[in-house]
Amino acid sequence: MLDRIKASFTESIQTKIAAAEALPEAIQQAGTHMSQALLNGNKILTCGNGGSAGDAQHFSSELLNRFEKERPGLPAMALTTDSSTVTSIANDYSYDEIFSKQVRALGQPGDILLAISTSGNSRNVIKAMEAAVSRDMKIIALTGKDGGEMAGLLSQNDTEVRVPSERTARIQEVHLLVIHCLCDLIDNTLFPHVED
Ligand SMILES: O=C(CO)[C@@H](O)[C@H](O)[C@H](O)[C@H](O)COP(=O)(O)O
Ligand SMILES: [Zn+2]
Repeated sequence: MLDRIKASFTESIQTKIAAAEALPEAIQQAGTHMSQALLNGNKILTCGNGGSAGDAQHFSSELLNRFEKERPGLPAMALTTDSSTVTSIANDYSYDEIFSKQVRALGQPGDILLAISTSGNSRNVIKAMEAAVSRDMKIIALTGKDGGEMAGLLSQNDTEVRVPSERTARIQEVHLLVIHCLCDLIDNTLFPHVED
C-alpha cells in the first residue's frame, strides 16, 4: 500500500510538470477574459459534477469572499449549490438541464461560464455551454483526456484548459491548481497595489 501511495504522489507531480509546460498560455488567456469581464461589471457562473462541483464551489467562494488579498468580494456563483433549484429542474425536466436552465435565467451578455469536466463529456455541462452561447457569454472550459465533446463546442472567444492526463483524479488535482492560478491572476489584475 505504501507503494500505491508513493505512485499517486509521483503521478500527480509528473502531471503537474507536464501541465506547467502545456497550460500557461491558456491559463493566462482565461485569467485575462475573467478579469476583463469583472472589470466590465459582469459575473462568472461555474458548474461541474462530483469533484468538479467541489471545484466550481471552491472557485466561486474564492471570488465572493477572498483569495489571498484583502479586497472586495467579486461576483461569482456556483450553479451546483441550490439544492431546491437543482432537484426541481432534475425532477421536472432532466438532470441534463440542471445547469443550463440556471444559465438561461441568470446569464447576461459578457458574463463568463467556467465549465469543469475531466472527460469533457458531462451532458449537463455541455448543455450549460450551449445555454451560455445563447446568452452571449464567454466560456472557459477546464477539461482533460481528449477534451471530449466540450472541446468541439468552443469558439475563438472561448478558452479550453485541457490537463494532459487520462486519469480523472490527476486531472482534478491540476484543475484545482489552475483555479488558484486564475484567482491569483484576477487579484493581481484588479488589485495590483493591494498587498498579499
Ligand atoms: O471526484 C471524482 C473522481 O475523482 C468523481 O466524483 C467525479 O467527479 C464524478 O464521477 C463526475 O461525475 C465525473 O464527471 P466529469 O469529470 O467526467 O465531468
Ligand atoms: Zn475526486
